[in-house]
Amino acid sequence: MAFETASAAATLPSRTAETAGTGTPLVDPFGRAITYLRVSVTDRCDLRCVYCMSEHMTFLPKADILTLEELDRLCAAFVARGTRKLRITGGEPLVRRGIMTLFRSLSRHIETGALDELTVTTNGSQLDKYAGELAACGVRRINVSLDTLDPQKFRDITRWGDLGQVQAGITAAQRAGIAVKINAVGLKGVNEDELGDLVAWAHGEGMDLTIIEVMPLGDIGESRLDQYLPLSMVRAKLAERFTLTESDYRTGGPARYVRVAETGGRLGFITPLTHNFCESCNRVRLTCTGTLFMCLGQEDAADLRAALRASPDDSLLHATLDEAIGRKPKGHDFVIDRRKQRPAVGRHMSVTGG
Ligand SMILES: Nc1nc2c(ncn2[C@@H]2O[C@H](COP(=O)(O)OP(=O)(O)OP(=O)(O)O)[C@@H](O)[C@H]2O)c(=O)[nH]1
Ligand SMILES: C[S@@+](CC[C@H](N)C(=O)[O-])C[C@H]1O[C@@H](n2cnc3c(N)ncnc32)[C@H](O)[C@@H]1O
Ligand code: SF4
Ligand code: SF4
Repeated sequence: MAFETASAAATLPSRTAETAGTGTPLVDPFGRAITYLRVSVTDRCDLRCVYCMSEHMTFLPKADILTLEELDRLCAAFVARGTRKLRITGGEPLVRRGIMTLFRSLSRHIETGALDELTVTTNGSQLDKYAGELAACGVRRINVSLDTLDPQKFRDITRWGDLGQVQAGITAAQRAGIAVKINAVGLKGVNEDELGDLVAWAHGEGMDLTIIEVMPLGDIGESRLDQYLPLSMVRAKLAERFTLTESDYRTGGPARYVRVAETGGRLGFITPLTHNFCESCNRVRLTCTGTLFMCLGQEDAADLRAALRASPDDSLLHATLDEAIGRKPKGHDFVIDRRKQRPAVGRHMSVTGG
């Protein structure tokens, strides 16, 4: 496997290797087992969705980005501690150079049965190119973000995206035998009248659909209140068109699903604001610089890059991980309020990959 070479160290964490718990499951102070790792392999993206980024984004310095080999080693350390689900995200993960080398390497954890799921969340722009390779790496199910079926609206939301390209990517993934779930952010006055049509379309194409409440991460140059659509309202409106019945389908992610009688398909709601799901949290997030965020909605983080680069041995890394998981907070403090000028969390969604 041809990986790039790792480079040098940074400040070391304070704990010593004696506390390292290789093989021990990661359990947070609230008794939640951490079995789901989301890895943002780049904060860069070929789109600029209005709810995610500002048009003129400053990205992380390239010099700070972990090599693919380092990301692979970090993922392996999590797998050794009980991670069963690994999601590659970004920015746009499929624009990172050499990304298939990482997928090919990670697929060993699927082959050995150490991982239940290796998956990706993508905007779909590169999927027609990579669908076959992803399938060959054991990726069985992916999430594609798509908020509208109107090409002009799609361009407006993403600032310059090509809807046809994403649809071609979805088709390529399905042909490769990968199940696709569509993620749509509910946006006030933008796609709120189209969500019923998105349900009908996704289910007609054999895909699940999840609708997401906009979250206040990062300064995007406009008020979140102008975008925010409570999903309780969306659900009530969809219930006028469809018969929705509760479903106990779960993926290990935060969506709660209903079955749509008219289409036979599944519809998920991700409602961090109107119906917080933190109590059952099972996940942490690793960025492309090796920073571990214990919660999407909080700033506290641990520097795994320093521990990684300190030694080829992983004991300091595991000690740092134990310490970090020991600080995992109970939940987020998201508020969407016009009086709040600054978002509760300064980093953009693209840093942690949602
Ligand atoms: N607040 C909050 N939002 C989350 C969390 N995990 C995922 N999301 C949001 O849910 C949306 C969809 O996430 P995905 O990348 O599709 O991942 P997932 O929901 O775990 O996917 P599935 O495996 O299909 O359930 C994104 O906008 C994420 O930001 C979480 O732990 N907390
Ligand atoms: C940050 S993107 C990264 C992966 C990839 N670029 C994509 O768009 O699927 C992951 C998910 O976060 C969602 N997202 C981005 N910003 C958001 C926000 N402020 N609130 C809620 N969801 C958001 C996107 O719609 C997408 O489904
Ligand atoms: S949501 Fe995904 S595709 Fe859109 S700007 Fe953010 S990272 Fe890029
Ligand atoms: S907001 Fe934080 S605690 Fe709540 S589900 Fe997401 S990551 Fe877990």
